Amino acid sequence: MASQHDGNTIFLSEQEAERIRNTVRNRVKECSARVGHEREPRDSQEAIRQATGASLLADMGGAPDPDITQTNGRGHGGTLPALAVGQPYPPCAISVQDLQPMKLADLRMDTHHRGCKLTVKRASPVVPLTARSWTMVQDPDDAGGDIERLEICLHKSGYGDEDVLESASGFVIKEPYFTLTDQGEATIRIDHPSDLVLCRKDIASGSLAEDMDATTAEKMARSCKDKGNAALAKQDLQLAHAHYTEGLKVAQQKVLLDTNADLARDLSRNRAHVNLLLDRLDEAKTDATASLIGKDDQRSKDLDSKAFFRAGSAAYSLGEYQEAKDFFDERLKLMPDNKEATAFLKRIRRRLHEQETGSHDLKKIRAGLSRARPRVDAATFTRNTRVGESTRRGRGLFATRDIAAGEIVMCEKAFCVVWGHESAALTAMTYDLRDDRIRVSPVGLSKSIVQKLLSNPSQIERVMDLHGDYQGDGKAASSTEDGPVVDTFRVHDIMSRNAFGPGSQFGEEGASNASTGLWIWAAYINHSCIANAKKEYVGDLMVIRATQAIASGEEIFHAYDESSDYEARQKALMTTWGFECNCALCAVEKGDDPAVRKKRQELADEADAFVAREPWTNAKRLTIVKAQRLARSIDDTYDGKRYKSGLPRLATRRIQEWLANATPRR
Ligand SMILES: C[S@@+](CC[C@H](N)C(=O)[O-])C[C@H]1O[C@@H](n2cnc3c(N)ncnc32)[C@H](O)[C@@H]1O
Repeated sequence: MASQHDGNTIFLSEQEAERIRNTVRNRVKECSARVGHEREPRDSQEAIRQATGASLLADMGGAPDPDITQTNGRGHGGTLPALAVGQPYPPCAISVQDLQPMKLADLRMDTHHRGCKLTVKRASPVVPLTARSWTMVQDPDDAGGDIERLEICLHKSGYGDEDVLESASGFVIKEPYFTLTDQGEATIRIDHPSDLVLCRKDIASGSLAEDMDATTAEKMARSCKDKGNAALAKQDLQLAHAHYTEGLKVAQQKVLLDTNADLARDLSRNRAHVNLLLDRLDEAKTDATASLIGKDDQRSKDLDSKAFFRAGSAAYSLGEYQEAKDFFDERLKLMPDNKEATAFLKRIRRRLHEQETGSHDLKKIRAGLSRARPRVDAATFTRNTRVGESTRRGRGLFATRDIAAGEIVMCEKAFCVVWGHESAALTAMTYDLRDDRIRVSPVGLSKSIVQKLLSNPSQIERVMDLHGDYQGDGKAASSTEDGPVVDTFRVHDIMSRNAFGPGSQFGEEGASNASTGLWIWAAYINHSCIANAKKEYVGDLMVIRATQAIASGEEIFHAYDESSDYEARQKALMTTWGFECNCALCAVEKGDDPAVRKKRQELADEADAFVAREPWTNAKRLTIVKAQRLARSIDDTYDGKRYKSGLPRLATRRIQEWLANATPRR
């Protein structure tokens, strides 16, 4: 992840880094020694007592969190969770009904119980920690008997901030993974949210008896609809969605479709509304279109116009502006005087124009942004570019026409962005077992991406197509009868190699709560230290502008890391992005005498301090002379024969910018 505020570095003492490494390595060692061993039963009363105590402490803000590690750094409070990554395993790709039931007693140590499902009920309060939550669970029919720990890592909350373990009284765990915590305690562990199916007590199962008559079915479906409406009135969106879904299962049975098909339409229309509020846009669109009646009477027209509004709004939020326009055109046909539909169509036309031409009114967009509204209402513009193969760099982005210096190459609204001031922001120190590296990782972004994909499966393929070290099963997207399946390890690796930082546009942030986002199209742009394009951000809109003329067919590059310090730059490119840059500038810089490179960096640091200290407006002549002298000294460290024209002298950049702006005092 490249960030715009590299000054806010987090430091981990060698001791603390070693402690993290040892904890993880010990766990791995212990796990491999116990693979397949029988599980040791727990004392249920003691287990519940322990969980209740820890939960109470957590409520008071004082639960000991074993993940937390001590860090130092500018603009940073001092603690972050430390998480191990790099032992990926795929999520379950089988529907609950096709898995074999098992009991807690059947669990084996450090084993993925493939092909099995475990149905459990919650037996204790939930202990919410920073990066994970845990609780005690029992077999549902075994009151007071066998008990085990269940924890969910990172993806511990679903929609909003509600804890997933808190939101249900029972769970079906698909292909349970029974392992050890870092502290050596046995636990069932959930890494992929799609492996956990929630059973809410307040939802009646909609399974229909074979011989159910239409009257009974209608009564059941109506009751679900009423309960859904009541939950919606109380803003319990998840519950409303669950009731409508149960109602739909009944209403879509042939016996009821033959006698009262309107009930299924009503339930779909209502669920479309809830889906819009839950940002489940795919289903909102499908539900809204499924609810269309298509008759000429006024009531049907009113209902259909509502459905077109819901389908159009979902399409708009998905960035499918042409489809949104089609839906709103239909709405306007049914309600020709509807002012809101006319206004929405105007807005859609503006997006279509932006998408076509890239002529965004950036000034106006910027003016509409605030801390409370940090996301732009703007279309993505990619017409000038295409994805192609880039020699030794995987895929890259190429110009499809000549682009002049200063012109916009592309504009993209973030697929997902987490701002530092939002509750979803979570930074962790991750220790990757694959390359033995500890990194500062914006894990809150991976979590948000996973959530967005689970809510909008139509987007899974686009994200999974991005470059990442771990490929999982290599499939683009999969789902079961229980819903979409998302491999969280794959998303984490994709995020690590493709996320960027839009900077602190909305107030203070440090490295521990840096804003981060994923821009899918821009993620195909490769790095070069001698880039031909530069990125800037307007809220979550990434704007890539040509810094020099780019000919049609040429590859587009921006600099992932702009440090003038050759060693620091190479280290960042290797640690964060996993490659060694061999652009023409790096090739020349690599050949520099290390003593000259060191001297140059010292001067560059001096120049940075000068720039930070001295305002260029109304600068004294003497100050300007000093800046010129500093620029010359840096310049002198570059051997003119080797640094031919065209090769940037990165260390002089900031002081040269200062000089270009400086106006002498009159
Ligand atoms: C944001 S992605 C860029 C698109 C990527 N090349 C692809 O095939 O999807 C970043 C990854 O591209 C590769 N990459 C980018 N710039 C590179 C360069 N200058 N040299 C080698 N690999 C590069 C690295 O693997 C890096 O982790």
